[in-house]
Amino acid sequence: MLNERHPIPVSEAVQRVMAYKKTGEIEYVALTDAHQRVLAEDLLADHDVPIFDRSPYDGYALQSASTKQAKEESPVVLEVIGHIGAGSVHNEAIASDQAVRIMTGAPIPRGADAVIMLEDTETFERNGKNYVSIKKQLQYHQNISFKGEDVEKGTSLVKKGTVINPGIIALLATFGYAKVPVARKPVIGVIATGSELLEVDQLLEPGKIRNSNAYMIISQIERAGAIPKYYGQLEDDLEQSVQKISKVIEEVDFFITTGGVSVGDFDLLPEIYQRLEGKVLFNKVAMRPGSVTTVTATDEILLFGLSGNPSACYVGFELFTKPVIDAFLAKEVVGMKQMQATLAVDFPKANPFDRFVRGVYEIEDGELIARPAGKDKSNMVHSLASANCLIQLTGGVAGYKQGDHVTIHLL
Ligand SMILES: Nc1nc2c(c(=O)[nH]1)N[C@H]1C(S)=C(S)[C@@H](COP(=O)(O)OP(=O)(O)OC[C@H]3O[C@@H](n4cnc5c(N)ncnc54)[C@H](O)[C@@H]3O)O[C@H]1N2
Ligand code: MOO
Ligand SMILES: [Mg+2]
Repeated sequence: MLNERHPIPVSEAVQRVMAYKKTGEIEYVALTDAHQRVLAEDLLADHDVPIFDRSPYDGYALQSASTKQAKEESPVVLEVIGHIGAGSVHNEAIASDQAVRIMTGAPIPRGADAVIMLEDTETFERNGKNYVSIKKQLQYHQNISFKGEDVEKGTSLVKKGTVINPGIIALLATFGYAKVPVARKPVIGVIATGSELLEVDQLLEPGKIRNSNAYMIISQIERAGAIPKYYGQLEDDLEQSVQKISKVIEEVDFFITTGGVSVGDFDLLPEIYQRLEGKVLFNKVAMRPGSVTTVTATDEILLFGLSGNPSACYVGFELFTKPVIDAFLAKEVVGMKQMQATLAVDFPKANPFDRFVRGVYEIEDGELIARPAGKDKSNMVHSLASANCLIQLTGGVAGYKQGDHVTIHLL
């Protein structure tokens, strides 16, 4: 089915897709399931941390003034009136000639204003009483971990939209979040189209290839923090495809097909979109690979028609589907993270379209360097395996030289 196509800039295509973004609901998950989920409410400190003044060392809590005369040759001797580990409290106030043996994490007893480390003391017993001998002076408030010195009550700790990492898990536990409010993960349906496709467990036969796109996209969906729902493969058969796709799109938040979006006789997606009465947001983007990426909106759902060519499929997902997933999760950062890097090689050929080269970035001599991950044709799959970024070569520029600064999109 031949139809006329007008390429639009990548940024315009992203905007058209994002006009249909929607945000998912909040759900509550157990703290042990919250890692890598997106926090759906701001995390506020409802108490100080630490919640009491505590000892940062194993040693003795005492009044610093009582060590004023302490010297190497004439130690000060204090009576040890208690012994507490973390988790215990010494309730009696201590006087100027007294000390409490205290362990790291235990609350400072009333009356004490400093802690001396165990290594700086000697202990002895006389007439059934314990004493500590101190040879050095302590300052007022020396060696105390103060209430609220880590986190003050009322502090905003983590903004909603942040991906939960192990450090955030520690904060959530500190503030008693047995259940954590997170954004619901969108469910993304996936179908691979093409009569040439074999499933992964099938033997190769003439003219056929194994379906790699579906599995690649499923893992891209997972990497983006969403839930893939795989509906298998479809032959290039219009009626069968319309029937299947119109049914399964009701079960998911977004839908991805791979293949069949170009102008070949068996590229059926354009006709399928017509049959579904969808509004085609674009069917040509001024980019390589993935120029034929097509996105269509029906009344209910966005349909991502990604190219059949593996690298075009991969890039189409990262540029257009990932931002919609990020928005659904109400992430603070939407789309791939961008950085500036220095090109390690020349790209002498001018290109009318923006190119997104599968690349590898690394730091060399303190500089962020990007080079191609391998062969870069859009029908190739090998270089995807080692790519950790897409190197953007803006279209309309008369080639790039080694040392030029470019934008890279992190994968
Ligand atoms: N006359 C033109 N021909 C082509 C154009 C064009 O503008 N005019 N565009 C080219 C570009 S650019 C691309 S990209 C591809 C897009 O093709 P489709 O999206 O229609 O995809 P298919 O035709 O179904 O397949 C293309 C290619 O990819 C292989 N494939 C398909 N599905 C999978 C899969 N699940 N796993 C692995 N490989 C897959 C398929 O066998 C084909 O080799 O069109 C160009 N042609
Ligand atoms: O534009 Mo195609 O997507 O080069 O492979
Ligand atoms: Mg085709």
